[in-house]
Amino acid sequence: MRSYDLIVIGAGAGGLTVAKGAAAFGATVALVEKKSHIGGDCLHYGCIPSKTLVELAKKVHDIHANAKGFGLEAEGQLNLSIIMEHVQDVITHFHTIEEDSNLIDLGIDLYKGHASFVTEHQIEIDRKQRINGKRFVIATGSSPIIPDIKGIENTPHYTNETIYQLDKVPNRLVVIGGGPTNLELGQCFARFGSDVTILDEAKTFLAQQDEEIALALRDRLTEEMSIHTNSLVVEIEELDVEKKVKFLKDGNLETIVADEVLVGVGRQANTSNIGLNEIGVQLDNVHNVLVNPYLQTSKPHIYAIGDVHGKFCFSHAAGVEGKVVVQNAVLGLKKKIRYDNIPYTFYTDPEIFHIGMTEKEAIKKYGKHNVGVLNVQAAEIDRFITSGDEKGFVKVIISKRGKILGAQAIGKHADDWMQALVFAKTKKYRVGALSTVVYPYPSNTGILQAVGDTYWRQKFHTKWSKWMKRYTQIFR
Ligand SMILES: Cc1cc2nc3c(=O)[nH]c(=O)nc-3n(C[C@H](O)[C@H](O)[C@H](O)COP(=O)(O)OP(=O)(O)OC[C@H]3O[C@@H](n4cnc5c(N)ncnc54)[C@H](O)[C@@H]3O)c2cc1C
Ligand SMILES: NC(=O)c1ccc[n+]([C@@H]2O[C@H](COP(=O)([O-])OP(=O)(O)OC[C@H]3O[C@@H](n4cnc5c(N)ncnc54)[C@H](O)[C@@H]3O)[C@@H](O)[C@H]2O)c1
Repeated sequence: MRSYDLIVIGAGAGGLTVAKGAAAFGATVALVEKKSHIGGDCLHYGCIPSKTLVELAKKVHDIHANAKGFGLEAEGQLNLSIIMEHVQDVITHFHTIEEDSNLIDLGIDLYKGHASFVTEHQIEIDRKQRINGKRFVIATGSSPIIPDIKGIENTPHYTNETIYQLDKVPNRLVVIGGGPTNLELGQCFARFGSDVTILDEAKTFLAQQDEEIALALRDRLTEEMSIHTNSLVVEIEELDVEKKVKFLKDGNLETIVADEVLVGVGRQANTSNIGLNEIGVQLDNVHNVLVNPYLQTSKPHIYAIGDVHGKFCFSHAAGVEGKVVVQNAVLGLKKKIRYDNIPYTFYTDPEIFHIGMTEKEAIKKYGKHNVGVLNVQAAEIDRFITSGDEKGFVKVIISKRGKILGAQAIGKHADDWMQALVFAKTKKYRVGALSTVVYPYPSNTGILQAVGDTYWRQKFHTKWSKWMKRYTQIFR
């Protein structure tokens, strides 16, 4: 029976990073993937297809939104099959880069089949083959939750995994769940021509986000689709080809008719049927793997990364966690994972960007008097005006001494123009440093220069104004 220094279960964003990193340091590595393809959710049902669809939907939207203004006519029926073929082409493109043979070339033994633990140091693949490992990484990801709604099992519906099978734009699309998955996908279909209604049971729209950002996004998205919060779907029923969706809105029963239904109410960690209970790896009350800051499970030689522990469900977070685990499990270091410098973006149009603490979280932790907020509107920045994207803003949350505690932004391509702040925060530069670098003119990133300038201006006008005046007078 083969024995390895490290056995990685799941060849997605997290698992691939660990396997490659560990092999590069000379460890003997087995990577086990149950699907015929490697790449995980991000490549097949998550980031890649959804961001491709987002970009295609933007193009369609821009044609419709702008044609008339230039005296042009945009006519014809959108062919969804062409769009979906393009999405598949992009997935295939990444497949050719991330081939099985590349892993084998790196010295990784790739096993295809469902892995489950037999003992603390042994796994079984498809109940046929067994391999032993000194250490393990569980990187099995997550799956869409199918909510317990009356009639759902008998009513055809789509999830983020199956939506790409649609070949016709539905006239009416009801979307259950108003998280990032469905906001991105829902907006795409609105742009392809569907009448989209989003139903979310939560009272607050995107409750984890900064209130002003969430409100601004909701206002913008409402221009393209209907969004109902506090709306609990209680029944779905198929009548001929239509679907009747019944929901309780503010306590009243309402009904909406749809041609298609998209469900996206959150993620369930892939922790069942892999023998975790049997070997004593502890899960929390929603079946996520419990990990410590070193990403060790309750069995210290077994690590878990990515969606399977549910702490920070993003591809790049799974990647960073993978690097931490390589250092701990392969090099024997004691590295802790930190999430406060990991940004993320929801790729709606406009995008929203997030890093670190929100204003509310910072005030809760440090008290109102110890927290400052620097606000800059996109409308103050020349480039946003020239491109007609001035409806956006940035909020940077700082300590009294200018330490960057967090930042949130809304605006077109926020993901790109906020990167200088990610660097500054990660490298522990204070917010004033943002105005000490030169940005090309006119760039959207200039908004961060304005953040830095605002900080200094406030300092000169309040705290230091008396001293500055005196200095300037003496110097004259
Ligand atoms: C619609 C959508 C859009 C998203 N967009 C973004 C985005 O834009 N940016 C971003 O950063 N994140 C995005 N995410 C989140 C991102 O996809 C996940 O956080 C990321 O894929 C998690 O990586 P992972 O390695 O934990 O799991 P995965 O990438 O899902 O990999 C898990 C792998 O384990 C395999 N596996 C499971 N069980 C077993 C077993 N028993 N034996 C062997 N193999 C097994 C699976 O087949 C899979 O290949 C999105 C998610 C969704 C749903
Ligand atoms: N751009 C990105 O990086 C991106 C995009 C999509 C997803 N993701 C990742 O995937 C994770 C999951 O996102 P998601 O949107 O699938 O889930 P989510 O948990 O973020 O949102 C689910 C939403 O569904 C609602 N809901 C739950 N049960 C419901 C019910 N029965 N009826 C109506 N509404 C219900 C919840 O109130 C919530 O608003 C995210 O947290 C993020 O980490 C990232």
